[in-house]
Amino acid sequence: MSLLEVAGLHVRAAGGRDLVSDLSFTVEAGERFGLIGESGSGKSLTALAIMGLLPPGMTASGSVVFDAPGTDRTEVVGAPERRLTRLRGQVTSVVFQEPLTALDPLMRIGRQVAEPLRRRQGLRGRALDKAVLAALEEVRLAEPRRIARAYPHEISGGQRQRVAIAMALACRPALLIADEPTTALDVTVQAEVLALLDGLVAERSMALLFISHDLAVVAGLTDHVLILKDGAAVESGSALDVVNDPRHPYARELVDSARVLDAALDRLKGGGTP
Ligand SMILES: Nc1ncnc2c1ncn2[C@@H]1O[C@H](COP(=O)(O)OP(=O)(O)OP(=O)(O)O)[C@@H](O)[C@H]1O
Repeated sequence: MSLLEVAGLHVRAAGGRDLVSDLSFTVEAGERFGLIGESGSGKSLTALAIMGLLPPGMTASGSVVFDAPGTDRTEVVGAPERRLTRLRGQVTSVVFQEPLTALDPLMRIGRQVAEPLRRRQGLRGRALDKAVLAALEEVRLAEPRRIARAYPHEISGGQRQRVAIAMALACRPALLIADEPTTALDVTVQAEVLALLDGLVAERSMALLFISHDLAVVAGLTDHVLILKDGAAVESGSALDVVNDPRHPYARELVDSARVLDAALDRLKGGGTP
């Protein structure tokens, strides 16, 4: 059984329009899967449907099944909220584009990181304080004590995204969903956060569903990719095959524009690799 099996997923808007159409893919335990598409192609709605978090009025049909070791097999589509709450965090966690959406502006970082550890691992007191510092160290935040005492606006965007990653990892999910996790960050910080995610996923043998409009980033980080256009899959395969031999005209377009950009960046840097 796959860790995540999406089969014939449709997401419909309140008026009945299909925003995601007949999408099917699987993510195996420990696999890195990339979802690529331009703005509005349905990437975020797919991630939200997988978590059972679609906005009010939108409906999902088809099937989204999680089958993680040590938990019951769960069909997300149509599941009661109670069942989904258990799934989130334990089986799957999500990191969004803008870390501020995951953080409460009025609460110190330490208390926010403590929350999932308290709730899901039952930690209290000094054990909880230690776990908070360990979680911040794990995402390579220097000065974890200072960060724990800070409010979200007192740290940088890159640091906030590291905090959001620490919170998503707190319950050791079998699958991490990262939805454009670096798009809002400066280019150099982007590279650091990507390297961090790459390392954390490898260390924990966690599966990763990485969502981005940037083919080069996705191909560098994942084994298998799926290209979405207007809510439907146009191409899917190993990252290497899709980059080397794209079949669908839209996939070819994406690969060509990534190449042009890459060549331009190389020229700017005098041929050095990033
Ligand atoms: N709450 C909503 N109500 C109605 N339509 C929506 C809503 N959210 C998204 N959509 C529409 O659904 C389609 C897919 O949106 P989605 O956010 O999944 O795209 P995306 O690929 O993640 O794009 P981006 O990279 O810009 O976030 C778009 O046409 C969008 O306008």
